[in-house]
Amino acid sequence: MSKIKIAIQKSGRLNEDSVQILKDCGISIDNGKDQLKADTRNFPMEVMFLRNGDIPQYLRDGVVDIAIIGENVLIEKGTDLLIQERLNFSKCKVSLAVPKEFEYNSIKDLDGKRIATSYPNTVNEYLKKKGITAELHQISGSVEIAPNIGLADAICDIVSSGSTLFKNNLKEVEVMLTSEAVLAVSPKISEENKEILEKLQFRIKSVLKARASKYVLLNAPNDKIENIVKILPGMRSPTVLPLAEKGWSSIHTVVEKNKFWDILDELKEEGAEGILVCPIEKMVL
Ligand SMILES: Nc1ncnc2c1ncn2[C@@H]1O[C@H](COP(=O)(O)OP(=O)(O)OP(=O)(O)O)[C@@H](O)[C@H]1O
Ligand SMILES: O=P(O)(O)OC[C@H]1O[C@H](OP(=O)(O)OP(=O)(O)O)[C@H](O)[C@@H]1O
Ligand SMILES: [Mg+2]
Repeated sequence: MSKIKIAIQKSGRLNEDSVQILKDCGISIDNGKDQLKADTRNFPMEVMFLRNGDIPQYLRDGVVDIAIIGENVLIEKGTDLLIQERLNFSKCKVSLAVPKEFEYNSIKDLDGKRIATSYPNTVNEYLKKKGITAELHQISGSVEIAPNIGLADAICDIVSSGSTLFKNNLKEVEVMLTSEAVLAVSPKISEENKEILEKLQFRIKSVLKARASKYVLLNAPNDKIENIVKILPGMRSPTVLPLAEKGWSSIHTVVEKNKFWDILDELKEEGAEGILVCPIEKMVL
């Protein structure tokens, strides 16, 4: 039977969450320490542990069928590759930054300047659109140090919390793109492996939906049920079950995780009591 080959990052920012999402899909990886290729249990899949930056070429060549990769890397060197699913982790920006004392008004202030980056194609594309030319210095890491050692006037790198910029006396001046981990696909994937991909994608969607939702249970007096149901944005309509105590019911529903705190006060005002919020493991709609 055919196996789908997936590439995930060997070590770094994406590794742990990539292994976790596969695990949440019921796929556990049989690997020993430092093993670069591993089989999986319960799913026809082989896992390759690779450098994130090398993955676009492996996808293009069909060495792997699919990969979990930072969208920013695809934008830099894999615009020809297809994104199958956005995975909602490793969210970051790719931004231009300059020293704090640089009087920055617009992108024109970077005309003719030196920019250090690990993302030359992304920067060139952006500058071209803005009609600016700059001298690029390509370095593969610790980019934020470049202005402090006289290597560049500005940098382009990944920004998440902004703390690396802050610690290196830099300020973000342009957000060129936003990124998250994505599932990308090789143009050379076989029909057989496409079917396996469909099964995997179905599982991933259920995991992502569950991660974004909470199961809410609460008790309410029967005369308040109608008002409370109006507040709850459930999957279809909430489940209402009678409690042993006369005149009271238990209401169960699924709520989007980031909406729960907004409706909590309204629920309490309507007389909801004993509110429980539980995680959901999988959600199949
Ligand atoms: N601070 C951050 N916050 C959130 N996501 C990040 C952050 N830094 C990097 N990422 C995301 O994780 C990806 C991998 O980053 P990481 O620094 O681990 O590896 P890398 O050095 O870019 O790649 P390689 O695996 O080729 O060594 C990046 O391409 C980006 O999508
Ligand atoms: O805005 P922040 O939250 O500070 O995150 C941004 C930093 O994180 C990444 O570096 P990483 O720690 O992955 O080190 P690296 O340069 O070795 O890749 C990125 O290259 C930035 O330097
Ligand atoms: Mg990094």
